[in-house]
Amino acid sequence: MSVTVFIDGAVGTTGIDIRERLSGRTDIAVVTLDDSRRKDADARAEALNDADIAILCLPDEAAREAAALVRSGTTRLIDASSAHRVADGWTYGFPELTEGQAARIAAARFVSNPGCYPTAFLALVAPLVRAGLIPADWPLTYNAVSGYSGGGKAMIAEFEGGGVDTALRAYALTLSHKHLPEMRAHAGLAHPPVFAPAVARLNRGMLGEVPLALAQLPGRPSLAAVEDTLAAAYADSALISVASGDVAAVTIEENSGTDRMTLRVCGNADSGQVRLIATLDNLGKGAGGAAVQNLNIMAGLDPLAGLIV
Ligand SMILES: NC(=O)C1=CN([C@@H]2O[C@H](COP(=O)(O)OP(=O)(O)OC[C@H]3O[C@@H](n4cnc5c(N)ncnc54)[C@H](OP(=O)(O)O)[C@@H]3O)[C@@H](O)[C@H]2O)C=CC1
Ligand SMILES: CC(=O)N[C@@H](CCC(=O)OP(=O)(O)O)C(=O)O
Repeated sequence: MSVTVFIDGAVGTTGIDIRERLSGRTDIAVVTLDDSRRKDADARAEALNDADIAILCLPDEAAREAAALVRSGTTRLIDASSAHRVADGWTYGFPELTEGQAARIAAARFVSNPGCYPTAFLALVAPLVRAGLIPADWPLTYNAVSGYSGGGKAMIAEFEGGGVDTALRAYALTLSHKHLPEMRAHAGLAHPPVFAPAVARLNRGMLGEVPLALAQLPGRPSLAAVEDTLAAAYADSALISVASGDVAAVTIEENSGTDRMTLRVCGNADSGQVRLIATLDNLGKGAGGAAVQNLNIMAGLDPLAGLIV
């Protein structure tokens, strides 16, 4: 018997991506609403309540609205928006983040998909905080560059419509980006990082980095200790890997078009300065790939079904 999955927001960037990923799967029956009904609250309520699992690919406000429309005691939700990432009653959909998280996702009714930027930050930082290498109150900086599809339909139209004459645009300059609460909470930090995002003139791809002065950290951990801690944290993961940091360069396109994320500890063992670097696709492990991974886990299917490993 197949699992009925309603995609709310199926013609947006993430919705289209997830629909394409699920097309052709015989274990999943996808439901979407046609153009005349896709924003109709009654039609959405019916589809939401009839579904085994609904994936919300909507702006935050519409995602909150969708969650409130669920009256059935059985419909389960995966929310791709940032509406519920630190909300009570919701499970954070990052199966590799801590031991037991995949089992918690499997048992959950309401799962919040991580943000694309937090996915890279948390993968790099959470295991180091957990291991005591970074104190919870350490002031961290997170620099990241995203492809413009990260801004959804509107930003794609902006960059592809000829109206943008720049290669790289720094933004979120008031330092109040909506991803700060989830980065702080799920990394186990006392304070959010100083987050410096930028959007580049490429469709999909992401490179996030956390610079760290190891020699100034309380236990003065070595570069090798940091790398070993990350490698141990993701030893069992098919999607997240730790590659050698002994490379001349890392590119933003490294994992574009895949659901992989690659972590590296680059730096200077003598000076104790490192750059923790993660690459992923903002629409892969950063959105649609992560949603399908969570869907597989919640439905008790092969966790990697349909993913680009
Ligand atoms: N793009 C990315 O890389 C990532 C996106 N996300 C999150 O996923 C969510 C979707 O993002 P994205 O796909 O990029 O955004 P888009 O703007 O591309 O798509 C959003 C879709 O939601 C539709 N919509 C808006 N309001 C309603 C409503 N009330 N009822 C039904 N449909 C509605 C829009 O309709 P219309 O077409 O008419 O505008 C649009 O099709 C967002 O919360 C985003 O933050 C998360 C991680 C990464
Ligand atoms: C380039 C760009 O604008 N990116 C978006 C984040 C995309 C994303 O991750 O969406 P969620 O907020 O649902 O996580 C931004 O910075 O707001």
